[in-house]
Amino acid sequence: MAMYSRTVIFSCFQINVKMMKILGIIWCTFVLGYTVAATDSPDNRFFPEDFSLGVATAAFQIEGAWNESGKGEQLWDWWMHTYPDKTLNRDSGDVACDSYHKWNEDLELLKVLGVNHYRLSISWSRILPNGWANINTINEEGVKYYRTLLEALIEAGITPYVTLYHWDLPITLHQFGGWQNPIIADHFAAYARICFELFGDIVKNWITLNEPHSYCFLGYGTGYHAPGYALPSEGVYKCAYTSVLAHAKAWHIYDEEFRATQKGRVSIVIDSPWFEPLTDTEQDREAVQRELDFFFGLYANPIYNGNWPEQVIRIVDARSELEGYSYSRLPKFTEEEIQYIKGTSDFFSVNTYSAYLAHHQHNWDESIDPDEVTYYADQGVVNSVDPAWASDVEWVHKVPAGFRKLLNYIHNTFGQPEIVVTENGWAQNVTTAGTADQDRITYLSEYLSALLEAIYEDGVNVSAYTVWSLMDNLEWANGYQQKLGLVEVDFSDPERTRTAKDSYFWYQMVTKNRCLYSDASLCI
Ligand SMILES: CCCCCCCCCCCCC/C=C/[C@@H](O)[C@@H](N)CO[C@@H]1O[C@H](CO)[C@H](O)[C@H](O)[C@H]1O
Repeated sequence: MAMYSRTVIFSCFQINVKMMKILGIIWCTFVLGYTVAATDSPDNRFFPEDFSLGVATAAFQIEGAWNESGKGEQLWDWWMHTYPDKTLNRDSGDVACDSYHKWNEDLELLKVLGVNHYRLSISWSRILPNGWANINTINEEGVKYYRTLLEALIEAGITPYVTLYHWDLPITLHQFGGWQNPIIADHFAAYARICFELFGDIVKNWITLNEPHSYCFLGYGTGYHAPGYALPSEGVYKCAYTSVLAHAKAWHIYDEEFRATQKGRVSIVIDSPWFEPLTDTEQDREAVQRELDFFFGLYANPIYNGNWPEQVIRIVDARSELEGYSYSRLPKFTEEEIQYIKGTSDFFSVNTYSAYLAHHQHNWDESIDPDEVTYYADQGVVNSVDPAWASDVEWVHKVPAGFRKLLNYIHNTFGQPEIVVTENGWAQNVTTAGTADQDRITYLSEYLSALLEAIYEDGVNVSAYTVWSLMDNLEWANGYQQKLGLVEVDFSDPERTRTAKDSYFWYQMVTKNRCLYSDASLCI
């Protein structure tokens, strides 16, 4: 039955969406009975009535059309064209899922999936081809593309969550030093204002930046991502400083110029795994807190509590002095900036996929190794994973209990905010991926169970959950070699044919039943 449903799915899209829904229901009845039995006792409670279930994508990862319709070049276009060997299989985003041309097919997928919201991003250089808001004209074709898509989503009853920056910095701004240069914060704020003006009448949920930890650490710390800068001693901190400031400026613009009329809200996506102590010792428990502060707190603390986490300041200042620096490697916010940044988020957006074990690094607090002047060495933590945690790619391990702990940590550390899970999902290696993706169903089911426990047992205010991703797409430096979609995309096919996976039908059942059981009468 599952095979039959999948084979016919895309011709059905063109003809009869209702028929698709019926096929999905048949699939759920005959296949999910088995599926649910195969997962580990999912929570049988209904999601709260106004809880929102969605899926996410990002512009560069799906759109393609990299130089069409007036779009300017951005950082990742340049990176993949200039250093093709830095990406697995020398893949690029030139075509990706071709969603720039096939957006209406994606919309049908969303409608049939039955999601409440869709998280997408706007490509900065599609709106402002040269990045600069003050000397550049707006690219009307780019505006039309997003306007059409956003209006169609609203028309379909799907709430858009719009990210303004998902790592695709206009190349002109990269040439100014990118996120190393605090002036980028002003450029971002100007771009954000334009987007609020252009789309704020229909977009009510804005995300300023996606995962500053990822693009700061990978782009300016290790150099594994664009722009490839290995500046581990200061690059991450400078990038974090500019990013937090950029977010705050955009939030204030919205707050002062748009909130009263548009009545929307603005947040920033912060990503973090959960960390478990390797051993039950005080040293390893402290290592966990240090890693959370350096990973998560670096971005969340200035926005929710004011300033960098206290121990980040203390450690980096002290180590910089011992290392012979005449200044601290950690840029400082002025008192005025601390007050300006604090409180600039209307809800807490978090991306999380995995957990790691944390172990105190031997001698970290007693010795300084001049060859190890890095953001990582500042933390003094050695990470590992529990071999019992299921995994198909090195960075994702199935640890649903860690997800529940992370939600509780946010609740307790950042003032019990409303939490929107803006990304969560299961990554498969291309060699093991396919449309029969029971592993993904198991992962999602267990993570959603953990989320329900956080809501009902722990009293955490989680209002939405978002699967990454609607469909397989360009996974940054991993090219098309890692698959996270509910829908498979054939990247060897010029048509980029989309085929629903088993997980797509499973999630369709969840959005319909609003619980994790195919037989909703079992839910309470
Ligand atoms: C064997 C020992 C292993 C030890 C490893 C230790 C590493 C510890 C440090 C943790 C690093 C975690 C990195 C995770 C980052 C993710 O939050 C991030 N990559 C997710 O980004 C989103 O990913 C999506 C799927 O890949 C998608 O690409 C999206 O655009 C991103 O926002």
